[in-house]
Amino acid sequence: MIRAGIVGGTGYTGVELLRLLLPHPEVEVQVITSRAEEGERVDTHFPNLRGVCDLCYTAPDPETLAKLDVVFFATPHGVAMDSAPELLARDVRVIDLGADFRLADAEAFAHWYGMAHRAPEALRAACYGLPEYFREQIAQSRLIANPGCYPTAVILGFAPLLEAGLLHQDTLIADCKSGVSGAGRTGRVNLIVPEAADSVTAYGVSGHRHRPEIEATLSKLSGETIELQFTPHLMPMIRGIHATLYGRLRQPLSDAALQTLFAERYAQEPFVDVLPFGSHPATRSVRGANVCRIAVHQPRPGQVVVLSVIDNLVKGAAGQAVQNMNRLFALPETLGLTQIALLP
Ligand SMILES: NC(=O)C1=CN([C@@H]2O[C@H](COP(=O)(O)OP(=O)(O)OC[C@H]3O[C@@H](n4cnc5c(N)ncnc54)[C@H](OP(=O)(O)O)[C@@H]3O)[C@@H](O)[C@H]2O)C=CC1
Ligand SMILES: CC(=O)N[C@@H](CCC(=O)OP(=O)(O)O)C(=O)O
Repeated sequence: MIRAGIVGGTGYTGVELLRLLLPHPEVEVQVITSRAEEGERVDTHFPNLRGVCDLCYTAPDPETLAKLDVVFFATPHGVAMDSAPELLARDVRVIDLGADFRLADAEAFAHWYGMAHRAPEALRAACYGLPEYFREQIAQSRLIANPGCYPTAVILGFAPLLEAGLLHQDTLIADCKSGVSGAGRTGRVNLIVPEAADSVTAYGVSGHRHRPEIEATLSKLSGETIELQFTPHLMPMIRGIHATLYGRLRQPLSDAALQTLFAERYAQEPFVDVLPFGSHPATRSVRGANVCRIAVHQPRPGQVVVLSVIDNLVKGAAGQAVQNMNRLFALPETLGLTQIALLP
């Protein structure tokens, strides 16, 4: 059995990790941390886990974590970078759900996250954990930078077109909507029901920290410098990300050829579902499931619109982290991840 630990076990992604890892046939969760809830039973805080989880929260302790096979960091940025080097040195694999290892460039990290990177060597050794594009590298790595939720939806939607060099790279727009669980469990006024319900707001229009992550990954995949306008919106829903992606074709392409491009690129991918051409995927269709559903449109010749939906807590965070763990330990990638989305 893989001995697993979760640092940051009172946040939404930490609890989502528990939901996925407790029934996983090859994993035993041995440690779950919270500084605020040290000593408390997990299931008194999260009653959905009653009867399946008898763990208590402990304070993060390097010695205890070093005895595990894998540690997931479901913590704010700036936490994993302080522990990862020692854990790696002691042969523990690390999967960071936060942003510490996503931007390969330490200066870019400092610019977007407002702090110096304190583990630049580990940063260089990290692998961006988007299995659909970096599957082989993930298997060889010991430190995984789990992608951001918006980047997962945007990259999976744009990449087939950009890998094939089909889009003018200066015409790209990602218009995205997220449920409020994307902002975590720490209370903020804009997230309380009277503020967030029955209202939609854009934010980060002039620069959101996910933009450099998306641009760097798409540039790597396309071999060109990709710049895009990324506009996130906060939606009055709990889970889900909906990305509407716009680009202009460099050369005429039929609807059928566009559909074939996506269908063939993802034909072998268990967690990417390409819908019939012109479909309209709903976030509801992926709620609770580790899946990205994608649909392609060409409203007028040369204008491509891709719709991409994920559950931010599953394919956008905990599910993708478990998919990465399966790769790290040479397990079937789908193990423990076959949940069907909740409807309604
Ligand atoms: N919510 C989402 O949809 C997504 C989130 N992410 C990322 O995943 C990470 C976790 O997100 P989320 O679950 O929403 O976060 P939350 O804010 O809901 O939870 C954060 C957790 O981290 C713990 N924590 C905070 N500071 C420290 C510290 N210095 N040392 C140890 N533990 C600490 C907290 O427990 P305590 O303070 O008690 O120790 C808490 O359990 C973040 O980096 C987030 O950006 C990524 C993709 C999607
Ligand atoms: C709705 C909302 O606020 N979403 C968050 C992004 C999700 C997140 O947790 O950021 P990481 O994936 O980088 O860790 C935001 O825009 O900052």
